[in-house]
Amino acid sequence: MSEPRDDLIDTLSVEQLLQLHLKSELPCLWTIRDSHIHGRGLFATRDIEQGEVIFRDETLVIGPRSGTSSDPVCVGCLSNSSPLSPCSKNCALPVCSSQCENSVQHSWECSFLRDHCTVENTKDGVSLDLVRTVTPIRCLQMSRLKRTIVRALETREFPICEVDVLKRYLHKKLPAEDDKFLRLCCGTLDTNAYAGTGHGKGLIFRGLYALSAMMNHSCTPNTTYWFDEANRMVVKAARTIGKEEEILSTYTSLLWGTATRRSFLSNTKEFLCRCARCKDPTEFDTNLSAIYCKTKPCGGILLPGNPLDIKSDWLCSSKIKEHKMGAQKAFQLLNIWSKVAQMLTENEDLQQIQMFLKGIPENSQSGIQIRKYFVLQSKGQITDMTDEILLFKEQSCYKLLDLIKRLKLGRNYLKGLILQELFHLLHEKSKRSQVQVDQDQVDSIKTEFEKILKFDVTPQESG
Ligand SMILES: C[S@@+](CC[C@H](N)C(=O)[O-])C[C@H]1O[C@@H](n2cnc3c(N)ncnc32)[C@H](O)[C@@H]1O
Repeated sequence: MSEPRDDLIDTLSVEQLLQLHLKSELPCLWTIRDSHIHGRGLFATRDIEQGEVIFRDETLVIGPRSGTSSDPVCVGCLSNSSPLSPCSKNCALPVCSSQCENSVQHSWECSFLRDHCTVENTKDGVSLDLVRTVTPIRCLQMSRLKRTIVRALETREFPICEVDVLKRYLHKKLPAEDDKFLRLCCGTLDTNAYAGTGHGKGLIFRGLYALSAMMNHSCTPNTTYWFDEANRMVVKAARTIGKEEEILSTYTSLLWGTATRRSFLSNTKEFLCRCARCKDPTEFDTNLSAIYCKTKPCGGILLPGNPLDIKSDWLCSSKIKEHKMGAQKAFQLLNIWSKVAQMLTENEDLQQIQMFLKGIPENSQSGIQIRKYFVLQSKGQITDMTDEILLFKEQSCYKLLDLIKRLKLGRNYLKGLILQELFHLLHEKSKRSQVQVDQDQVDSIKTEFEKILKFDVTPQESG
């Protein structure tokens, strides 16, 4: 379908622009309206069943992530699974093959950077600074329709703008109009982009998705999303969504405690969530943020007195007034635990992990962080795992599933991944111990994870 005339584009509403951009063959289940949460939001035009695909979103732009901490990816295929080398045309960006080097995706920015920048003293011929600027630079290639959509999205200025990073390398001034549009794109990406990983191919990217950018955030979202083979964002209903209900997404990890989620949102998106989960110190009785009260002989747990007030004291479940901790100290403790958990997962030393878990409350987020790692990312094949690790992994699956249920996350994508792992490990367990597993349970696990992980929409042929 060709784009409409420029003068027509200017007369369209945001909703019309998005429909034009998506060219979707799916029935339109959404509309854009004012939200009581913030600005505009996406609303259901009819009841949407749990598991139903609500929309499949096309990228406005896609490229490497902007963070300095992530490992570089190939700028062509956005994967880190093959060894990278600098582009032979000396643009100082990493690629994994000549195919990626000569891809349409990379060729434009390659000549842009060679034409505008001087890059010296790079590490191994690659400039990590310039990698960060690639996604915004790609916005300069946008069509009139895409530029109009970008201008219609919410944007804010963040302290670090990739244009300023780019400027350190420029020997040629950018036209004022490009400079202005690039700055707008940086703010729009920071406000709206989703970070993606995908397809078991080591893909790590940042994509700006036009319709998804209309979804406000909730820490118990009613949707879940994944990226299909063409990097389109598939958004499904995690729970039943009633007609007129707001369609909500999440911008954080759902298994973090409230303090961590809120500080992440405040630092990266510059807003503070006030959803029902954030308001409840126990987070629906999960006690994800809990710390043991060390006032002897108490044995209670400490939780934030008012989770919406970052400075409020943490109070003890014993209700003894003197048993409390200042917020700053509680945050420090959670941070230390999180770092220890990270270290322990890297070493995969089960004995040390078990000791650590004994010292923190049952569902504490650092323990959950370790369990999630063991379920989804632990090194090696399931068949090579010791019985102890297999058992720990199984227990962790049940713990995480229980948490997801209590947090009311519905048919969340993470739940699908955990069930899939549980299915494989029950199979392995039955092989090892020659113990008959409950076949009905295994079958129902399989049915459930296949339902969640299956894409009801077959990706369209491109072109
Ligand atoms: C992707 S946009 C969402 C759509 C936006 N409401 C609009 O009108 O275009 C993200 C921005 O919406 C706002 N926002 C989203 N969820 C929020 C929430 N739960 N509480 C407060 N602000 C929120 C924040 O300003 C955030 O930077």
